[in-house]
Amino acid sequence: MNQTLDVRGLTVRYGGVTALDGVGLTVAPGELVGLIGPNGAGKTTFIDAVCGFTRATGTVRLGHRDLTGRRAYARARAGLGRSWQAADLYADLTVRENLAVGAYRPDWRRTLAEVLRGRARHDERVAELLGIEDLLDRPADGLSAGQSKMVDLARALAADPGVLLLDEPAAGLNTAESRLLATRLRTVVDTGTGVLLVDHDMALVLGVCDRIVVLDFGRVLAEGTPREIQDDDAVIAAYLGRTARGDRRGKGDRP
Ligand SMILES: Nc1ncnc2c1ncn2[C@@H]1O[C@H](COP(=O)(O)OP(=O)(O)OP(=O)(O)O)[C@@H](O)[C@H]1O
Repeated sequence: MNQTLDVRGLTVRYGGVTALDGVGLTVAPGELVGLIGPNGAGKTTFIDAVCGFTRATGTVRLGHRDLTGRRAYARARAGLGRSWQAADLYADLTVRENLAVGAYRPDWRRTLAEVLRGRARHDERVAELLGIEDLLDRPADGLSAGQSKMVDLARALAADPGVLLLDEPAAGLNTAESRLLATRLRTVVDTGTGVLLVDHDMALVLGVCDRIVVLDFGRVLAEGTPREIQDDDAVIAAYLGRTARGDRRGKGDRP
């Protein structure tokens, strides 16, 4: 079921480093929100903290449920879906089996309900949505980078998340693969699933997102439509640079 993600005052400290300092954002059903910023700005830390992989203060709500303080597995079961920077598929399994693993829940009531609802059919619908139905019976080993990323996205969607947080899904993709990813992401969002997209591919983020939040040194530097963000002087100085429009990567990416 699609739900609104509502994060407030998220703060993460690693020893003396404040990786996130009171960051808040929302992702509504059917909304594609970009989260961008220079290397080390806190983007992955934000996803880790929201999903319960990093200790944090602040509040995380999904729909009517308060997930603050809950363990990572409980947040995932509540509907927080995520992908990781490296698309680590199960190489020995087929694409279909990878989706089944993504959807697995160690809860017999839910498993029974899913069987009755037609779990396999659901996975096929997800595969069709992302245009990978022809890959379902192929082993994950041997897929191209672009195909692997799409399967990784499908695996996260197979769990029927209330909202999806994607960490650099375009990393390693060429321009054509990145464009295809943009189209597929739009299709996913149009089904009503809210998506938070972290990526350094500015052509992708500026081209596909409804709204963008910019982080710098663990704080929200700016928030707005892609047009507003491209024209924001503070964002240009910290990240985009003067000639950023259409560039593949943000100028503030530290080498
Ligand atoms: N496990 C950790 N222990 C200590 N410091 C960490 C840890 N993880 C991240 N940091 C620090 O927290 C800050 C934010 O890092 P984070 O990886 O979230 O940034 P990012 O915006 O995702 O960067 P990138 O674009 O390079 O992926 C950085 O200063 C980083 O060095």
